[in-house]
Amino acid sequence: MLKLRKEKKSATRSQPVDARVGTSKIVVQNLQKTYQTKKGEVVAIQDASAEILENEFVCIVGPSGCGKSTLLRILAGLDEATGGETSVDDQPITGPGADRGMVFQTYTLFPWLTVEENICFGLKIKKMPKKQMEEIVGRYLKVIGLEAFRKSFPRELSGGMKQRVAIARALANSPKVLLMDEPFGALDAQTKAQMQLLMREIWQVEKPTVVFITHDIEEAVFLANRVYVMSNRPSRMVANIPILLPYNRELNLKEQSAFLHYRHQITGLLHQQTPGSEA
Ligand SMILES: Nc1ncnc2c1ncn2[C@@H]1O[C@H](COP(=O)(O)OP(=O)(O)OP(=O)(O)O)[C@@H](O)[C@H]1O
Repeated sequence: MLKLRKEKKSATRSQPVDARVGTSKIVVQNLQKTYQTKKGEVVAIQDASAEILENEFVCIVGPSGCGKSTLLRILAGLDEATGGETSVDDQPITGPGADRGMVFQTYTLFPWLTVEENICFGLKIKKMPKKQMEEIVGRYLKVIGLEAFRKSFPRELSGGMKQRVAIARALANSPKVLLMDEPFGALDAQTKAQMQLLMREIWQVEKPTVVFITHDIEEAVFLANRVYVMSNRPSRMVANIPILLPYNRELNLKEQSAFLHYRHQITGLLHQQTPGSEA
């Protein structure tokens, strides 16, 4: 599965981490989102601001219901903010765009298409020449380690395999930004750890700007260059923590003291969030 590791390891082994390199890719300024419901208004996000740099891997954690998915949907252009501003490359977000790929927690593959047809779905829509399309699909099947399953249908795959295909489908379109909403939330612990490793490696090679939502603090610290912590609803960002851990990450990093330090720091920040608090 992890074919990328061997190819890239020597090139990146001694690279240091720099959580703030490059220019702003995504800017969220005083974002506000209020839903109108039968029971009245629900202020999902009160005032959230964030700046995500080009090629950064940013994770967003926060208490359940604090508006993480809402924020991601607004960045994807699937939902509209009720206040504030959001932009990608200085262009206001006004709707979905090919520059942003999405991966959700629930499996969103087309059940009637094979693995390779799912991966090249977006490329077909773009009318990409067949040869180029085959090259891209072949490359991503290799990256996700599912070459032997190219003709399989989603129903024949495990949850982890389906998520690997969903990630490959998103990456095949070469999005500059990858928006991921708890993509490994439904996986068992072992598959989840393998997916984290794969995701980090894919990022090191492809370098998309990633915004990754998760409940799992350990996952956030393992994957990210920076972690944003959101408060309880009505929410805002309460912390923005650069994760200065090695560039190449192995699973045993999770047991090391620097890793545990970040984990405890973020856990502490989340525990400070009492229901209804704006702290
Ligand atoms: N379409 C909607 N209509 C009304 N309220 C909504 C809608 N979508 C979300 N909400 C409310 O907005 C708040 C934030 O929801 P959201 O799903 O963004 O939170 P979350 O942080 O992603 O939660 P979780 O971690 O549990 O997935 C919640 O109170 C939710 O009930």
